[in-house]
Amino acid sequence: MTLSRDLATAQAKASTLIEALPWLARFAGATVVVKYGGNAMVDDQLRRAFAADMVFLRYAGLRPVVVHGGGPQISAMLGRLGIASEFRGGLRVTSAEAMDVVRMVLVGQVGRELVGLINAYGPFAVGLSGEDAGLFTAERRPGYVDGRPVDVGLVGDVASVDPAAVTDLIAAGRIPVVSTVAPDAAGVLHNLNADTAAAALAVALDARKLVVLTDVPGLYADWPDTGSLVSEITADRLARLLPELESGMVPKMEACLRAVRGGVPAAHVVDGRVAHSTLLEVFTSEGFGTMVVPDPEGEELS
Ligand SMILES: Nc1ncnc2c1ncn2[C@@H]1O[C@H](COP(=O)(O)OP(=O)(O)O)[C@@H](O)[C@H]1O
Ligand SMILES: CC(=O)N[C@@H](CCC(=O)OP(=O)(O)O)C(=O)O
Repeated sequence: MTLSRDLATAQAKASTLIEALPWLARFAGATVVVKYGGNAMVDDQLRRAFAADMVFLRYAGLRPVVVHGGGPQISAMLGRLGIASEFRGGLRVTSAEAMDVVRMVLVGQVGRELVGLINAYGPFAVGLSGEDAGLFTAERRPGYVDGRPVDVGLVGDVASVDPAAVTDLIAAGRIPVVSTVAPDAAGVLHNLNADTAAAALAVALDARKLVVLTDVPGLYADWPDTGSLVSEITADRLARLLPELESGMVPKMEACLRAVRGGVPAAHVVDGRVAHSTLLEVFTSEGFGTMVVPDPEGEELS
């Protein structure tokens, strides 16, 4: 009795492993950019599971690149320091004083912690920011509220990407962990939305996938109606939906659109509150979260 139950358990484990086989074959050697949102980092267990997933991808022969956020962590630090902070059109209004805190929290705190969690498995992760080796240059961008541009201070869009520092690390078998602050052409540091930066990097790296981890199961066409979860959407349809979206979903879905229009075969928004969500997305056949794909005449679907 015990023996057959053990056997059944062993066979279930084997079939879980074997289910991953076609995906392992398909993604061997593929660069996957994973954007880890600050809202999906709230729990210690989840952060550890995320780090394990990145190392798993690496051992499975993929090339994971982490781009992390940290919005809630920045807000908490600004609050502790008594610096006012607000969002407009999904972007943080960033004064020079707030910019110091954004850099300190993203580069010095959130990035360092992720590097440490990944390196618990071996010497894989190396942290860098948009300032390192000209990875990103920024250009000032406005926020959009009700279709009208509003000043959000030292907030940047990605003006250019030089991915050499990242490709060097990948070639050395490392896992780059990217914090999204970057200088403009004059050297003035800007705050990049992490979704925006992840998309630009995915395009520059010719990545096979962009996976965006957040704190909802995916994109809701009619937020907050939970019956309106979108499992797959084409770039054109998403472009038409964008003006109706609000808050954090705007930069996130703009980023997915930018990635697929820039040649990335698929961009996924998945629930980072589910442990091992990246592995589930990459290695199983179940639809997980929202997948943005090119328009039908576009490139091959992932
Ligand atoms: N249409 C929508 N579908 C899903 N989430 C939405 C939508 N509109 C607004 N949201 C909000 O966007 C949030 C995710 O964005 P954000 O808070 O910036 O997350 P992250 O830190 O992961 O980047 C969700 O928690 C949800 O409250
Ligand atoms: C311009 C802008 O809004 N920058 C973001 C950067 C961090 C980020 O994007 O973090 P999440 O992915 O956790 O939202 C901010 O200051 O919060």
